[in-house]
Amino acid sequence: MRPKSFQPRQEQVNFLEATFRKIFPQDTEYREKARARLEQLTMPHWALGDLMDLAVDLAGITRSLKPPVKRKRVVVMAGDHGVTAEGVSRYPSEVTAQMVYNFVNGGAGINALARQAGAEVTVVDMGTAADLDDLVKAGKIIARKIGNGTQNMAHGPAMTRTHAVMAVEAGIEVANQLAPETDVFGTGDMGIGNTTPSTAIVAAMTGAPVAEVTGRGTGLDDDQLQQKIQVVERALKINRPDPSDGIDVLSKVGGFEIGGIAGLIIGAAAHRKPVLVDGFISTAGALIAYALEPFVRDFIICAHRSVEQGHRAMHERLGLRPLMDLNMRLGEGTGAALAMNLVEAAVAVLTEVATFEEAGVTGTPVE
Ligand SMILES: Cc1cc2ncn([C@H]3O[C@H](COP(=O)(O)O)[C@@H](O)[C@H]3O)c2cc1C
Ligand SMILES: O=C(O)c1cccnc1
Repeated sequence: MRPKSFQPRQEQVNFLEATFRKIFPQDTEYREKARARLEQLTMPHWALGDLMDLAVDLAGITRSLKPPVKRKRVVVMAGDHGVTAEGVSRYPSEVTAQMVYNFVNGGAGINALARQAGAEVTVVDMGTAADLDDLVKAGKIIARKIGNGTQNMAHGPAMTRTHAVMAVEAGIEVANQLAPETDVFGTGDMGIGNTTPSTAIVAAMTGAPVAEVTGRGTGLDDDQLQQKIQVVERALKINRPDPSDGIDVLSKVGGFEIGGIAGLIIGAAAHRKPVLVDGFISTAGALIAYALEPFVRDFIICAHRSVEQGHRAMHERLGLRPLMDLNMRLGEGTGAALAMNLVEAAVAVLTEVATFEEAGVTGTPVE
């Protein structure tokens, strides 16, 4: 007889695996069709550069030469972090929940940039330390709280393995719930202290020296930066995350919202929807998703390179080049929202620009 506790764990693993089985590579036929058209557009060859590569990706992702991109949504995953007890952020943990109220009231950076891009903002409580029941009851946020903030990873694992699976699973379920009304997903995060687990994740996944991938987050001074480096080093030494096991890394040195972001990316890929990955924290979530199922990479569009040290190492690990570099370091999904404009621009190029033949323009360069 299997012990009773074995059953739920088994079901959770099956849910993840069932989702992974729905993820296929980009469609090479649609990539080729899109490339063929873009090569014939009335302009010097590939003159719109990265925008054209983006259009090829969108065709391959959506299996369409008219990729649907009108309905855009940034999902902001919120969670708190026990490691803030080590003095790794310039702001107190209360700010996480206070910012959730700000998101709901439309007053945050992400609200402005999402409005500008014509995107919806959906906030998910993945594990804040606050009681947000009023917002849940009012239908303003999605409740997927795994715990009231993580444990302090400088002393032991941030969460149990089961909770790490639950966090990823919750992210997939949010994607499943929103997919029928969403063409393009964007990832966002809110969690005071979360650049610290994100740093531990990139160090664990790439083997990069911690000092090389640790940044100032919300604005640490030189001494606080040294302290943050030591905290990440201690967390890695104590927990010894296994880089080949995304759930192990997430449980030991991750966060609930980072697991939710990983799940959202996996869920988007399973629905063949493009997912714009925002800054440092979101890309940490992408590293977890990539470790769990490498083909998610085909559906990820890296929105921008953040100021945060170590973001470059994350993009290198994924083998993806971010669309923009605007010296941003906010998170919340702001870079993803901004890049939604570029996604629509890429589709406009693919669908609206005439070919040489259609426009009667000579397309052969002089010898
Ligand atoms: C008011 C405020 C709004 C924010 N919105 C995003 N973050 C960003 O800063 C936090 C990560 O930086 P650290 O690891 O240094 O705490 C995250 O919440 C991230 O989303 C904010 C931070 C603050 C203070
Ligand atoms: O790149 C980010 O997303 C980021 C960087 C610093 C602080 N908060 C978020």
